[in-house]
Amino acid sequence: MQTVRAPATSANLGSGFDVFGVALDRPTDVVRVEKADRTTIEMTGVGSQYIPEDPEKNVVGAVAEALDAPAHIKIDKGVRPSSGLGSSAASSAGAAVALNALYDRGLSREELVPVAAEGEAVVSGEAHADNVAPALLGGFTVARGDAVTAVDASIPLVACLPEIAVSTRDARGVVPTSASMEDVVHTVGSAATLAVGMCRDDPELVGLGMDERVVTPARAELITGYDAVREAALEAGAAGVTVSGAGPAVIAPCRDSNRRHVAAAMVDAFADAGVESRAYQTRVSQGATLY
Ligand SMILES: Nc1ncnc2c1ncn2[C@@H]1O[C@H](COP(=O)(O)OP(=O)(O)O)[C@@H](O)[C@H]1O
Ligand SMILES: N[C@@H](CCOP(=O)(O)O)C(=O)O
Repeated sequence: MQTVRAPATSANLGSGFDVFGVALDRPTDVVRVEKADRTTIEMTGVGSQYIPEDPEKNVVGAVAEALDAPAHIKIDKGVRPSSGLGSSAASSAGAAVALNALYDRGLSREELVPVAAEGEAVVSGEAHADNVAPALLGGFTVARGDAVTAVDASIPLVACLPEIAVSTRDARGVVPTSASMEDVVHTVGSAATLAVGMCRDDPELVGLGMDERVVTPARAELITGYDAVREAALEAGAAGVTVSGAGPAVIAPCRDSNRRHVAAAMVDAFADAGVESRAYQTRVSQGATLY
């Protein structure tokens, strides 16, 4: 048997749509695998009642198939599905690491990225790697085509998850198909600023570099109370605010000393908009870990 704790992740970070991602130290999924003649799946935990156990429909079924590693797979969900916190990626990455160890496949974390991305294709229709890369490698990751780059980082942030479900597939449907040159230049400037901020462990630069004018405003429309939550987080000392992944979670990097205050402000602003939410006081952290 092998057991892996796999982290939530936040993709895009505003300016890095489909490219940037970070691993978070909470929440996490726990994935346990045992060898079997055919793959079976057992789900428990947050939102598990909404996740199919059929290996054709659960992301870990595709991962087991890609590794030719049939197993009984038990997943205890800590990352709520359709959260914008890489719920499906946490399971995919956790299963990839666990099955690679169980069957002694000897693949590196980098080699497991396309394997875990097969799981993402099951739910979003595309094998995008911006969540599975940080879930496997930890820190801040840049997924560009087949190439993935990672740097360690330790930025404090708040991830506030409202009681709204936004499926990644639906949120991909609202992404504009074109952008002006002015917006492209702005996005490149933000993305570069954010990357420098990650390398320097500087939350102010990371927050500044999240600013983006094409995808984020379209996605924010799907999140009741987003503008008020953004304002409240900035007033409470956040260095920046953006939609986490495809939403509905909203993330805000900040100094350690401000994190509690920012978390309370975001939850209160969602409540004022009539939406219950939960704030995770978290930080950029390591990837999936074998027990
Ligand atoms: N092991 C799994 N963990 C989470 N979601 C899964 C899993 N397998 C299949 N799914 C499906 O994936 C969808 C959630 O994925 P996604 O929309 O990408 O959420 P998130 O934004 O949290 O990553 C749900 O429809 C869920 O039923
Ligand atoms: N780049 C993807 C990321 C989706 O992340 P998730 O956590 O919402 O699954 C997108 O923005 O569609």
